[in-house]
Amino acid sequence: MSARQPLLSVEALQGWYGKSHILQGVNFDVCEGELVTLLGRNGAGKTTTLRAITGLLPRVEGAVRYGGKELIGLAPHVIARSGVALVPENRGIFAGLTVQENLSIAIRRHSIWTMARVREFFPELEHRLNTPAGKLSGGEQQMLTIARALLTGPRVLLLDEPTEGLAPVIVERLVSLFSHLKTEGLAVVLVEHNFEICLTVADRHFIIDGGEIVWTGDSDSLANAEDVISRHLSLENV
Ligand SMILES: Nc1ncnc2c1ncn2[C@@H]1O[C@H](COP(=O)(O)OP(=O)(O)OP(=O)(O)O)[C@@H](O)[C@H]1O
Repeated sequence: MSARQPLLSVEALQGWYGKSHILQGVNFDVCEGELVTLLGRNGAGKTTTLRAITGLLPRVEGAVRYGGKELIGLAPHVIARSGVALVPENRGIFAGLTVQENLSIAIRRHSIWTMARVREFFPELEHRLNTPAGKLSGGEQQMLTIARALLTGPRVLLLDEPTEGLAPVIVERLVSLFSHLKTEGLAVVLVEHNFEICLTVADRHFIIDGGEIVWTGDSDSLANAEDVISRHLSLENV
C-alpha cells in the first residue's frame, strides 16, 4: 500500500449518458509506479469511468485531479496531451494505415517514449512496420495500440480490457509489459476481467458496482474476500 501522493485522484465522480445516471460516486486513486484495477461485472460502469476521466462523457460531476490539476471540463485532446492516455476496448487503430503510419501519428515531442524505444520495446511490431494495421493479429493490434499510447508520453495509462480475446502466450507478454511500465514510473489503471491477471500484476483493487466503488484492497485481501467476490463480481470474474 502506498503512502505517496496520488498522481490521479478521482473523487465522488458522477456521470450520465443522456438521462441515465450511470456513475453514482466513483472514488479511487493511483500513484506513480503503481497499477490499480477497476473490477466489476458487466455494465458496472468501468468503461464509463475511463471515458469520464478522459473527457469523453457528455455530463460529469465530481473531481478528477491529475497532478493537482482538475481535468473535468477539459477537452479530450487537452487531457490526452497533458499525459493521460486511454487504450480503449475497441483499440482505435487505423486499420488502413501501416503500423509505421499508426505509430508516426501518435508521436509527441518531449515524450521519453521515442519511436526507436517503442520499436525496441515491441519487437513484434518491428517486423510488421509496413503491414496495414488491419492485417495484424489481435495480439499485435493490442501491442500497436499500447505502443501508440506510449508514444504520446503519458504519465497515466488507462487500459480497458487489454487482454480480452487474446491467446494465453500474448496475455503473458502483456502482463509482463504492464509490470515493466510500473517500473518506468507510469500510473496504470487496468480494467480486466481475468482475475488471475489482476491478482498477479496489481498493487490495489477497486470494485465498482452500480456505478460506485464498493470495495478497495490489495491482492491478498481480495484473494481472501470470497463474500466480496460473490456479491460484486460475476462468475466470469472468478
Ligand atoms: N453510449 C451509451 N449510452 C447509454 N448508456 C450506456 C452507453 N454506454 C454504456 N451505457 C450503459 O452504462 C452502464 C455502464 O456501462 P459500462 O460500459 O461502463 O460498463 P462496464 O463496467 O465497462 O461493463 P463491460 O464489462 O460490459 O464493458 C451500462 O448500463 C450500459 O448499458
